[in-house]
Amino acid sequence: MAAVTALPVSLSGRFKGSFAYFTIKDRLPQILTRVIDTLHRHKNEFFEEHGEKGVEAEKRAISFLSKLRNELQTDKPVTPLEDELPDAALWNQYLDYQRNLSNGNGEPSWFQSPWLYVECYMYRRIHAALAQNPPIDNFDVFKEGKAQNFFESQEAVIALCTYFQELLKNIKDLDEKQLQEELFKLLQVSLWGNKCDLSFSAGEDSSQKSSPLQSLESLIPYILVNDTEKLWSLLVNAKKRNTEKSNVRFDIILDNAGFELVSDLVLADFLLSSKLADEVHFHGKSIPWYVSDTTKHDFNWTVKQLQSANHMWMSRCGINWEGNLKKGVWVYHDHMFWTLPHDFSSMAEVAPDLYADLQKSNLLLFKGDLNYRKLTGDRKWEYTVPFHQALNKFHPAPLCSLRTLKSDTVVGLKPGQGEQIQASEPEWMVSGKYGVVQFDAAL
Ligand SMILES: O=P(O)(O)OC[C@@]1(O)O[C@H](CO)[C@@H](O)[C@@H]1O
Ligand SMILES: [Mn+2]
Repeated sequence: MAAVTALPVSLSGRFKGSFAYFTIKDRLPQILTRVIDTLHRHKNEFFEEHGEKGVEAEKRAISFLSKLRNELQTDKPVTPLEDELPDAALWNQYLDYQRNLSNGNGEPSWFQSPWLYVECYMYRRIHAALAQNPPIDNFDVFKEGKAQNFFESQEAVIALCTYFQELLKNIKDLDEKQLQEELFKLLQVSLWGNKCDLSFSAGEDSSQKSSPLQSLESLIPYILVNDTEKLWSLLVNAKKRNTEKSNVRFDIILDNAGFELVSDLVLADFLLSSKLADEVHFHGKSIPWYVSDTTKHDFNWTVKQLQSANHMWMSRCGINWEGNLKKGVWVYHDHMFWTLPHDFSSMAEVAPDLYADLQKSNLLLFKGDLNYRKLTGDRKWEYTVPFHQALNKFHPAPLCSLRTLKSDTVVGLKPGQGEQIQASEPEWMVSGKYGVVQFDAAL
């Protein structure tokens, strides 16, 4: 094998006092407890729908999850998956890979292994708890929370849809400068929309309450890396080069359902309506993931909710979006790779079909913190390491991360920038208060 430049160590619960440590110690067990409570609360519903079989399945799922919580809290070795779901073999190979990495230093375990691995593994086991237990195998334990987050953000959704429909009225008359300003605004709404995730708050309310457009100006200083100008140049050039035959394709690797998803859909609509792009491809999760991540069901549900809303501009948005999906100018995809523990530098090898599909895009937009962790390998990078280097050869197409900082890794900062904020705000990397719009031009 060719010499590999050494990568920094992975974030892990073995670093006592780190954010990873507190997440594994406190937040993950809390999330498991909530999942168990949710199943308890639905007992009657399972009985009504499936009779005794439903209740038996619920009991089995709960005991599986309690065992999981116990394994986590007592730092037990990570065990191979025993289900027969299509990705089980890949997970078990990954466990072998972790065993090799630990080089005789004990079995991979909750606090000793990379945080990214064990956290993803927990969500995969939650999925197994349900998927292995028909007739409740299609139950999404996070569905209620996602719906609640959506409803609690109602006012912000109305404000955004109203703003956007007004914008559409004269979008044809906007000059380049004005289009650019509008794109920047909607990118920022989508960036700050990433504050609304539910795994960060361990399922507590995290909806968008205030108008998403009003505070943008005052939030600009909190964007630590702001490559929006580069995005603009890329889109404008792609449009200029665009011939009848080659469509400009934009991909959004989605993160959370609720307000964040609506903000992503508005951005996608803007790209088509302004003719900056001809098609938008969305990538969601194929199983419930990190509490609030978007599945196909959440995606369709959200479009339907807007469509049937009792508000003219909200429903106008929903109707247009349904139309975009029908016409095929919006395409929803899911792929099991997004819910594997691998970081993106191994996508070309583990999921070559997905990598090849992403290569067809003019621009990939990665939403959220977990995607950032997977882009950069969830490692202890120096803050000033170039983003391109941290991507570690993951360059399917030009890409951009829109992410609020909710875990202690960030790259591409100016010398001294991180240290300066650290001095006055020790929580700056995990508070969700700061964000990045970070671009990489590929190859
Ligand atoms: O990807 P998202 O939704 O922006 O954030 C996911 C997240 O809340 O989950 C992890 C905490 O357990 C952190 O990496 C991150 O803060
Ligand atoms: Mn998420």
